[in-house]
Amino acid sequence: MAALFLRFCHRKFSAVGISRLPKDNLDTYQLHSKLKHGTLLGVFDLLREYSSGSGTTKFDFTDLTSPHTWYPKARKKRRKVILHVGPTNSGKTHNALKQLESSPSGIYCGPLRLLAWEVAKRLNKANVPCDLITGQEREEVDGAKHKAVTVEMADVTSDYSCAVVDEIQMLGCKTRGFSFTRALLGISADELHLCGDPAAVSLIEEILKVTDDDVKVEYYERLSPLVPLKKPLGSFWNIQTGDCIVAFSRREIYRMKKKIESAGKHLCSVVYGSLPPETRTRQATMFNDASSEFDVLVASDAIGMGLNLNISRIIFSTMKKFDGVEMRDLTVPEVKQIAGRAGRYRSKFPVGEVTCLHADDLSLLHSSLESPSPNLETAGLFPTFDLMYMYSRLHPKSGIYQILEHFLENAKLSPNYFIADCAEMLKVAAFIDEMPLSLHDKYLFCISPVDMNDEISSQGLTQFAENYAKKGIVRLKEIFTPGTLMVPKTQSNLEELESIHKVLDLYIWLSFRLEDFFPDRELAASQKSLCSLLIEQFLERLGWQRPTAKRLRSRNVSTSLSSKNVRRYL
Ligand SMILES: Nc1ncnc2c1ncn2[C@@H]1O[C@H](COP(=O)(O)OP(=O)(O)OP(=O)(O)O)[C@@H](O)[C@H]1O
Ligand SMILES: [Mg+2]
Repeated sequence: MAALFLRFCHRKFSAVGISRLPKDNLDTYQLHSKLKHGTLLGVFDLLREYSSGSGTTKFDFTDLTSPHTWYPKARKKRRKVILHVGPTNSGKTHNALKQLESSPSGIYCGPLRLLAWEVAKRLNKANVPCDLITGQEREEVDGAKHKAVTVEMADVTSDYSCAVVDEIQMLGCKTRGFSFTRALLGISADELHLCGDPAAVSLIEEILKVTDDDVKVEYYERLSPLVPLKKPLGSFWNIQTGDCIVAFSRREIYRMKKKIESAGKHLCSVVYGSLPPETRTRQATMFNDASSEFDVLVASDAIGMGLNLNISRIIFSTMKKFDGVEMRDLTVPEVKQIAGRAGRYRSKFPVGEVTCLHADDLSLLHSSLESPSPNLETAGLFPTFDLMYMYSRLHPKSGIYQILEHFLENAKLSPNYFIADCAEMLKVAAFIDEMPLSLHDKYLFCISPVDMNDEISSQGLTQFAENYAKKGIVRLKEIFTPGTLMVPKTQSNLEELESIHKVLDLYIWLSFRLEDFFPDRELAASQKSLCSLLIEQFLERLGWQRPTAKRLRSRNVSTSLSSKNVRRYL
């Protein structure tokens, strides 16, 4: 299937660090339209000012010591900031969402597409029309004054009466933290609700000292108990309905699924990062649905944030994970977040349990659950495109790689911040710098959701960028042949299909930002849906049972998967 991409780029990069790309950033989208409509007056005024005479030497674009001044709209308000902090399953998000629902307008910003979907669904069900906006989706609802978005899409140019930023402790994340900082400083809302771990409180208070916002902290207690067990699971024979076994590689996830299913008592849904998000949702829905026979979940830490699933017991198959560089012990926040998925309040299993597969791991599990998460000391920061653009006007010979490097090496920061890890961005920058593209276009490719460690994904990006640079228009059919997708037969077929899904996702992401030049969004979307249907067929075929009438019924309800559906796409 890799051959679907007709040309290959042979340039290889060694895996640098563990970082993934920062996903997407509305600033660039807005800047693009500002440039298009010639309204970027402030930038040109600044440029004129600083490139005439002594200004150039005085102004330092890499001075990032006052990021709160980047958001004039938010600075015009004295925002009422409410921090909802406490352990997992303590009702933090629920309470913030109640405020959002009852406000005349608002925005929810979450770290995962699944969470944004959950919130949009909840608000629409409560008759509060709510748009869903992620890097790859725009589902607009008539009359909506509310939006549920992934944090990278947080809108810092409109006014809201209420905003919620969920899992705010992620502002300490090396790669995505800067998007949380941007939402924290930049959203212009009368009320800003921040939900997360108490470890973020003192940093947020410190950061907000300069904004003149009114900050209040509300502490929460867990709503239903989470019991750390003294005994390990020991054998897969002891797996029960409602269990979720956690593993950190796709190979291990499928090994566990096979092992559990071959015992003949349970069928497993799977959730892990590189599965298409819609497949993850359907797998989770199937596990949550009491009438489905998929009563056990095998998952990676992709389930570890904010999600409400019907899990009775979390079982860590290991307490170590590979972080891109080395095998390391799980951190205290990771253990708590994952364990916190068991026993959700008002779920089918209101009392949760947590244990490990092996007895050796129990002591780390217990000590992690008893320890507070270490306080966060710094928040991620990344220069806005406007700053890079201004810098590039004064250094027209620099490519985007050099500009990024210059900012990374020379950025001046206040003690509350660190500069985001953009190793992945640099990999893309090195690929595309020689292409005849504008800085803005190069920047877009750099922040696009591409996984440069995945060969098919990086080939897809190269094809898109080359075709865009050479022809100005990128037709999907020129690089992708519809009608050739098949149900995977092997694990490596499955992996390829997951990668093809990522490439189609990337096309859709680009089509939202370069609409006239990536015109085949519909085709990409239908092929993407087909990929996830085929992946789901593969997952179901892995099951040990012949489909019974009951299973077929639940499958049709919860996954809409049928051979008729698949044929329609083919
Ligand atoms: N007052 C309430 N009434 C009804 N249901 C509630 C209430 N508070 C919380 N819940 C439900 O309890 C579950 C856990 O709440 P919530 O998701 O808000 O927890 P959280 O503290 O945000 O957890 P996490 O840290 O894992 O994100 C959700 O299903 C939520 O709908
Ligand atoms: Mg939450």
